[in-house]
This record gives sequence, structure tokens and C-alpha cells, in this order.
Amino acid sequence: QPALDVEAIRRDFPILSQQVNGKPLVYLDNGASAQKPVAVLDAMDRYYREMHSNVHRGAHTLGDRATSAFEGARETVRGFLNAASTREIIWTRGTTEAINLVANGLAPRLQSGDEILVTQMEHHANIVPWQMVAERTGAKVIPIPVTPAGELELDSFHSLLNERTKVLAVAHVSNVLGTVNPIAALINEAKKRGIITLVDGAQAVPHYQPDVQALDCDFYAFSSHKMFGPTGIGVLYGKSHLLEEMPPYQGGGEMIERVSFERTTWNTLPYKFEAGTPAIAEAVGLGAAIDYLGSLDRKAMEAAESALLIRANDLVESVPGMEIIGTATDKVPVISFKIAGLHPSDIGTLLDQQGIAIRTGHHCAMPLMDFYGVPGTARASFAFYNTLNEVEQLFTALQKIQRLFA
Ligand SMILES: Cc1ncc(COP(=O)(O)O)c(CN[C@@H](CS)C(=O)O)c1O
Repeated sequence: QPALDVEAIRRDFPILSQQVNGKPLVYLDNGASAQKPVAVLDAMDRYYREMHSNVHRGAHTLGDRATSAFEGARETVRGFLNAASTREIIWTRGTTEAINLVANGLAPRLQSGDEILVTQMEHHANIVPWQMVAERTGAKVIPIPVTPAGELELDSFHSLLNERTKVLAVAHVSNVLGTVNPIAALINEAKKRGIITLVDGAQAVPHYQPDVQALDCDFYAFSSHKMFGPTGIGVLYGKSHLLEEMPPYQGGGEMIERVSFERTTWNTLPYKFEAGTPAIAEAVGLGAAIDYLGSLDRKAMEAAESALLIRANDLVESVPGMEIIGTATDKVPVISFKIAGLHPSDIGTLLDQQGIAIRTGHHCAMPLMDFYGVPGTARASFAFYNTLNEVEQLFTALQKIQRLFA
């Protein structure tokens, strides 16, 4: 297995080589948002310098350049997900908007007593939109419980499935626990019962390249900014037969075929769900991020990331009173933790003073915090550009904090 040349890769991410509070930045908050390679910055800069215009207007050369750059990025996303058609690739603002779009689009199918199955580990983005639609339709949102290790209780999953279950909405990867859920098996079970499946892929795409046709999920949502692309854009993959049936999410320009005060008709897929001027440069940036990832050895990336997680797990015992929350067998390199006698936000502040960036709090997963009986956790989330030395710096800092403040 060729090792990843992390030092060469880090040179692709200029932001990483700065000092914070007089110390080298150790950026371990990738689960909140990842950093961007020069290839993404250059692609967006070049777009604005040479191509920018509004899209789909077709009146002039720049418009054609912008449109082909924009639709070219959509094709890049289609290839990344192995979707059957670009008609199934909808640009959104991010994972949150993608899930809201689906929840609202499925509302006409839902009636009183129907059940929407989610999990106890979900991010609020995959709970609240369903609660809002359940409120309107009389449906119910039911959580699949999680074990203390942070894995789904699969027996409960099977017993919760019933003839009233209409939707299964589940995280591919937990942003708090790092747990990789067995989504292929979950989707397979749901499909046997005609249940519509949505996968929240926000925390999976920085680490894996999902194959939506192999998974056979009905919807897959993710955000560009988590997978080394710009903020402000995300993707909803949806099976075209379902997208065709769903009403538009927002009204305006682009999403129409013909408007009159007597009757308005919708545009074809994917434009029916893309009202208004889109985030064109951001789509180009996401396309560049996918091309950048495609230029790397994915197996070497996965090996490097699992080495980071193994080193972190090995170092936990070096910090008295430290406990990892989320010890699933199958995990991405994310560790949520608590240290006896210390509040997570104090840990975050003290680490920042040493140039180390993590996240603390409830991580938009309050039901999961309730399950563990904690107000929040400290979370270090690693990416392929982090080094073993950075893991050791984190734990050396935690040892010092524990000695001085716990
Ligand atoms: C599993 C999961 N699902 C949805 C979202 C929302 O992504 P947006 O790009 O904000 O729409 C996130 C974003 N989680 C960030 C910010 S709360 C974190 O620090 O964990 C997520 O992790």
C-alpha cells in the first residue's frame, strides 16, 4: 500500500501552514468544515476572471462558458456518485436544504399515523425537517435507538419497521460518534417494504466515494464544504421517478417552463428544483474539489485516516479521566470525548490557545447528547491532510490541560 505523501498534500492547503496564538495551526475541526486545496481556489478564481455570466441564458459567449462550466460540474458530481443521470443531481445550499427539499417534496405522500424512521444519532438537519413535515401531515418521527458504543440497535430497527413506515432517513456517518452505519443493509430492508430511503452523506463524503446505484438509496444528500469544496453549495441526489412526482421546493425563475396568470408549468429535471440564479462559482469549486480528490490514491487516504484514528485511540489512556464517546467498530477518524473535571468548552478554549482547533458543544445532535447524558462533547475530526504528529500534539496538550485544570 503506497503511503500518502501528507507533507506534499499539506502544501496544497495553504491555510494549514499558519501560526495561531504563536503556535503552528493544528486544524482538527474538519467535521464542521474542511479546508480547500489551491486547485479549488484557482478554479473559482479562473471562473470569475474568465467565464462568469449568468447561466442557461444562451445569449452570448460568456453565458455559454459559464453554462458549460456549471453543467460540467454537475456531470462531475454525477460521476462521483455514479448516478444514472445529471437529471438526478440537484444543486442545493447544502445538506440541510437538500433534506428540507425532500421532506417537503414527500409531504403529499404522508398522512396521519404514517411513520418517518430516523436514528437517535442524527444531526438536527435530518430530524427537524421531518418533524416540521410530520407536524403538517400527522405523521410521526420515530428514532432508531443507539447502543452505548454508538452503533444502531439493529434489532430495534427491524422491530420498528412496519406497514406505517413510509420513510427511512439515516446518516451514513455520525458527525459526533464517527460511526459508519450499515446503510446498504438498512436500505435493502427498507426497499423490501417499499419504504423511501434518504441518506445524509454530509460526514461520509470527506472520507468515502458513495455509489448511489450500488446503495440503491432513493436520495443522498451532502455539502460541498465538508469535502474540501466551497461553502454555499450542496447536492441532493434523487431517483428521477421520485423527483418527477415531487412538487417544486421553491418558485421563481429557472424552475418554470411557462408562466401565466392562468397557469404556470414547471421546468424539467433537475431545473424544477433550482429556482433563481444558482451558486455558479461554487459549483465549479465543488467540481474542482472532486477532481482533486480523484487525483489522490483513495486507498492510501483511507489507510492514513485509519492510522490517525488508531494513534488517537492508543493515546487516550495517556490522559487521566479521558473517555471517548463513540467506540463503534466501523468509524471515520472522528473522536468525541470528555475529560473528568473539565467542561468541553474549556477544553476547546485551552486547546485554541495552543493553536489546536476542535469543536465543542452539542454538534447539532441534542437527542444524542441526551442519550449520553452530557450537555456536549469535545470533538476532534481528522482529514487526510492531518498528521500523526498533529494527533500527538493534541494529546500532549490534553495531558497538560488535564494536569493543570482538572
Ligand atoms: C451529519 C450532518 N448532517 C447535516 C449537516 C448539515 O450540513 P450543512 O452544510 O450545515 O447543511 C452536518 C453538518 N455538521 C457540522 C456543523 S453542525 C458539524 O460540525 O458536525 C452534519 O454533520
